[in-house]
Amino acid sequence: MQFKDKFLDLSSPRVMGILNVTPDSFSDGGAFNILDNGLVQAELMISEGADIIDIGGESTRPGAQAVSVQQELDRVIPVIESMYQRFDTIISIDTSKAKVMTEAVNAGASLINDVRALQENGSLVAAVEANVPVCLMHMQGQPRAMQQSPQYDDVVKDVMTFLQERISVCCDAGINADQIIVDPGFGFGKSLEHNYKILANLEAFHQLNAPILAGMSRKSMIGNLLNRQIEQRLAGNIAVATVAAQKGAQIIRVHDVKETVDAVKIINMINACRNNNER
Ligand SMILES: Nc1nc2[nH]c(SCC(=O)O)nc2c(=O)[nH]1
Repeated sequence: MQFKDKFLDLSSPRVMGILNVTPDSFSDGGAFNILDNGLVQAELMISEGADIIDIGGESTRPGAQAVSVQQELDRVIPVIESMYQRFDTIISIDTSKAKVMTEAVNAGASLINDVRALQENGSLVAAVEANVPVCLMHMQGQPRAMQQSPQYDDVVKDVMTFLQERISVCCDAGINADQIIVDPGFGFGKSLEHNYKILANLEAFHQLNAPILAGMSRKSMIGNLLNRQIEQRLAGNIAVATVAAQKGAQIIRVHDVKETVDAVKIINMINACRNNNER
């Protein structure tokens, strides 16, 4: 897939490193420290094998408070500008706000990652004008209340239908189909069972004829099942990432880059051996 002047081969799973630049994401939370710490973290993830760095200035965890456009811009733009100058990596902007999309791409981002699938005011037009790949993710409700009582007739079918509709709307608006990535949105308005039903059937999403992005790292689908605190979820993170990669997810969005890159190398070896047998 072409990300401005960078081509990323999605024929095998790629690792996207998560860089949250929200005050609560770094213990010392000051503005300079966010930039400084952000660049240190980005450099580490790149050195560990991340092909994409996903930068988010608004926490979308369940119950999260909304953030103003200016607050989000103040957090993410300095980091994107510095990263663009220093690193040769694909920069993704995790936002739902049109202005943040536009400014982030102008500053050097080459992937728009929107957990609201370009439904917010002006975001679809902003994405069309930015002319970079977009990730469309499914969310039921909004972060503040999405986990209270998520309901589906059939979660796989319902999420698939939503993503197909968003793909059609985006293509009609002028986004090239080959610039669209889809994401079922683990943890965004889903119960524990909903999340694992989606993961168990992740290969079904290939019917959408778009690369699949899977983001499960450190989420409650791991913590609640294993009864593990956030910093104790590495085994679970790797288990779900491995399953997603084996089911053909092209981009795996994680905190633990080094460990996930190792797991993906094993999946690639298995797939290579399987393909050899089939020749
Ligand atoms: N595409 C995509 N973007 C995301 N941004 C977040 S923020 C919440 C967290 O990392 O816990 N999750 C996701 C995800 O699953 N997919």
